[in-house]
Amino acid sequence: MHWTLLVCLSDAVIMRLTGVYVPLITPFDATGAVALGALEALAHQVLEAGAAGVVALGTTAEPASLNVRERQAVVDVVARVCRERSAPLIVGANAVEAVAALPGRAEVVAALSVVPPFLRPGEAGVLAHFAALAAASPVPLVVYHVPYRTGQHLSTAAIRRLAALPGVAGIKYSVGNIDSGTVELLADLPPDFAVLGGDDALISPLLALGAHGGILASAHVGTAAFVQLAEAWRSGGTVRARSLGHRLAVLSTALFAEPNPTVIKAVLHAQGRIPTPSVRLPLVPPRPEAVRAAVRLAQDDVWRKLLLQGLA
Ligand SMILES: O=C(O)C1=N[C@H](C(=O)O)C[C@H](O)C1
Repeated sequence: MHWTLLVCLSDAVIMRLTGVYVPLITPFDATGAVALGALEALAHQVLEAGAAGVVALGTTAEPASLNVRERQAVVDVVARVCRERSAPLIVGANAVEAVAALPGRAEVVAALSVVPPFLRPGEAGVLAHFAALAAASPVPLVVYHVPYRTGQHLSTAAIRRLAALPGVAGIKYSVGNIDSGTVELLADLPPDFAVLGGDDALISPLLALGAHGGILASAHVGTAAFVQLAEAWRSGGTVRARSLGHRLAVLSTALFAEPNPTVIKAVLHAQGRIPTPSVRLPLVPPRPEAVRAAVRLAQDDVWRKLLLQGLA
C-alpha cells in the first residue's frame, strides 16, 4: 500500500477500528451446507443492535473447515450487508496470497491476520512476516495476537515495532490475561494503532485500561449490552460499566465453556436465529448442560430489562 495514502487513511481507519466488532459464526443448514441466508440475517441483526462492524472468517467462523468457494461466498454475503449498511468489515486472511486477494471494496477496512502459529519464528520473524503481508495487502492489517494458540509470545517492545510498520493499523489482543505488559502497552498507545480485545471475559478491564474496542464472539448475543459496555467505558460511566462488565463476563464464560463457537451456535439455534447448531470437525457438539446454562444467561429479555432499567 502506498505510504502517502496510508497516512491520509490512518485517522479514518483508527476511528473505524473502534467499538464492538462481531466475528460472525458460519451457520450450516440441515444438509451441512453453509446457510448463507441465516448468515446474512445475523450480520443485519448485530449491526442493527449497534455493533460497530463485523468480522468475516475470524476463528469463530471455522474458516479452516470451509472450502475456497464457501469462504468466498461468506465474504461476499457479509460484504453485501456491510455495503448496504455502510458498516466496516474486517476479513480474516493470514497468508500473502489471501491478503493480496482481498476485495478492494470500500467496506473492507482491514484484514485480521494471525501471528504465524506453531512454528514460533521469534519476534524478528513475526515482524518480517507482517512487513511482507502489509506490503502485499490492499487494506491495513490487524495483527491477531493469541499466544496461547500460536505459541508465539510478543514483548511490548515487539508489539510497538509491529505498530510502527506501514500498513499495520491495530492488534486483536488475546493474551489470555491482563498483566504488566498489557498495562504498559495501553498506558502509552502507539500512534494510529487500535487495540481491540479478543478475550471476551476480559473485555471490560481492557476497555477500562483504554482499549479501542473488542472483537467478541459473545456479542452475537446481548449485542446491545456489549455495545453499551464499550460506550460506558468511553464516556466515563464507570459505575455502570463496571457492573455491566461483571455481568457480561459471566455470560462470556458460559459461552466459552466449550471450544468456540460450539456453545454460541447452540444458543443462536435455541434462539431460532440459525437453522442448526452444527459445527464441522474437529469441533464436536457441546455438552447439553453447557448449552442450557448459556441459553439461560443469554435470554434476550433478561438483558433488555437490565439495559432499560439501567440496573446493569
Ligand atoms: O473469531 C474471532 O475473531 C474470535 N475468536 C476468539 C476465539 O475463538 O477464541 C474469540 C473472540 O471472541 C473472537
